[in-house]
Amino acid sequence: MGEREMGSSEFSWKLADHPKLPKGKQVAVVVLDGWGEASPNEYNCIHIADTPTMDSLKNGATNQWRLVKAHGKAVGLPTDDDMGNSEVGHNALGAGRIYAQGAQLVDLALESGKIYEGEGFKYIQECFETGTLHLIGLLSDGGVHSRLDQLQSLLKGVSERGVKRVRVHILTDGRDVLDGSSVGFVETLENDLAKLREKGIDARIASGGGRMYVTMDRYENDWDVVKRGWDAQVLGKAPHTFKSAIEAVKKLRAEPKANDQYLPPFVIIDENEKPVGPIIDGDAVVTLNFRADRMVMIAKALEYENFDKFDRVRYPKIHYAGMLQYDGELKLPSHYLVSPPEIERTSGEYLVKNGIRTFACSETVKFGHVTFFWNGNRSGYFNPDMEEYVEIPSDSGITFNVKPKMKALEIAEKARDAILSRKFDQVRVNLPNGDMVGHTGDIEATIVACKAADEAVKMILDAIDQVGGIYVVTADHGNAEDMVKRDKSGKPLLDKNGNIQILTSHTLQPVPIAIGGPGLLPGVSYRNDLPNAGLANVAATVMNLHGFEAPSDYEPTLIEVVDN
Ligand SMILES: O=C(O)[C@H](O)COP(=O)(O)O
Ligand SMILES: [Mn+2]
Ligand SMILES: [Mn+2]
Repeated sequence: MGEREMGSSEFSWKLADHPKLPKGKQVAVVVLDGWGEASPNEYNCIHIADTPTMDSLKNGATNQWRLVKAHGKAVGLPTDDDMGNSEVGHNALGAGRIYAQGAQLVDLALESGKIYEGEGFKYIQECFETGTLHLIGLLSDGGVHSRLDQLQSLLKGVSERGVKRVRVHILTDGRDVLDGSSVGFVETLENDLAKLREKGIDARIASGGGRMYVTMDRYENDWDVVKRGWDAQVLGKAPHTFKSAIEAVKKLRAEPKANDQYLPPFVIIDENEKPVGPIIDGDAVVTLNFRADRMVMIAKALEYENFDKFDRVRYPKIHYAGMLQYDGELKLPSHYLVSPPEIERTSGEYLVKNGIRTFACSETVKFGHVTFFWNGNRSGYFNPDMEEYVEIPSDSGITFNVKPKMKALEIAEKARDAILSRKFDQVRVNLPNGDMVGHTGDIEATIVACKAADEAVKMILDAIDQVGGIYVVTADHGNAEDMVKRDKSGKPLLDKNGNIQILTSHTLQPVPIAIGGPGLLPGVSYRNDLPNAGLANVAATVMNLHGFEAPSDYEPTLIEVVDN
């Protein structure tokens, strides 16, 4: 009944007091990014790494450590074959409920055809007669930011609704899918486009590049990434030109150390050496990704008349729509094909409105995860007098296997200082190492990364010890705990040269959640009636630890208080 006053149907932000748990304890909430639980073996970097702090939590009180689901339907993804990811993981952690997420909302809109009835589609359709439709997005079946089958379905849909000319600007993946898979995805897309051409539609791939080097930066870490994409997609300029995208991807991948994530930008040219598809006045543009974080920057470049992040050289008058609206607070972009999940009444907002002073911190590459995603894809503070969000600048222009410790120590120091200052009731951090280094596929570096994250956890737990507080240590999805692609029986898969296939992506594994600290009332333990609990059960748990009952529509708390 927390959200409603007794005897009144008026909505109220006031949370009911927890009948047993006290208020006033400082709570540290630590999210280890990409830290799942898997059987111990040589590809489990968390197991191999020296992680005494996390080991002691696991081997401590059995009723204060457990696993929760972090993938598939438990976090609002279409199927249980979908690995977890930061967006859906942090949404679930912060919102305390399971929302059908972007991937699924787009599926439903395409299946029902509703996508073609919305305002966003009508807006881009206005350009079909005389302009070109440009589709920009991540080309893979990873299902984290986008999905190839959704692009295929959209291509079919627009071809039946009057499109004359289509240009696809591809971003190769290798991060949510195996490195090297880009070639197959480009071949599939080329086949589809050839079929459209048979139907009289002028459809081609116009440009491309690797997702981590072209277009898909996030949280303004490095605008050069977006500029490289702009130059290729809009201006038709890139250091490499090719006659076909298959040739482009194959040749660029043949360079030493090349990989899908970091392919340089390229432009496809015609027999007169002219780019086949720059974006010009009168064209329509759709950014295909449903996930927000890596689309916000390009959306700003495409949408904002006034823009000073880089020199756009030419700013075409286009009709631009996102697959989804990426930022509800900024209303960015203003046109979109599918409405995003309406994540409201998040735990962060409730807690702030109930007097919980909140501190959140990570480094740039994950800063929006503990703020924007945690708060239901909402940027900014709920109440700036009650909250402080600190961003530690990430290294930019490097792959994180080069500096696997990243800013873990600096994040932990900020959290420690925030705890010891006693100015905050909740201190929340994301430690990126397991995930960001795990994505590089570099096993040695990922081991170093996991150790660094463990040391950061220790520093935060020590501070909680000093102030008599409570800790909650969990993760958003798996990554570093399994670095090899496996067959159905779990055996590592080999490539044609007999080498193991490195897994750069997330996993389907559950994640740990540990609670404890001197402020935790004796008698608090995990319930045993929620064996299938997931990340969405964490919000109610944290609210309880702050001394509140969670709203009645939240997923149930993981804990109970057993009277001794
Ligand atoms: O965007 C990325 O880096 C990956 O696709 C997913 O990683 P994340 O969900 O941990 O951010
Ligand atoms: Mn993550
Ligand atoms: Mn990740």
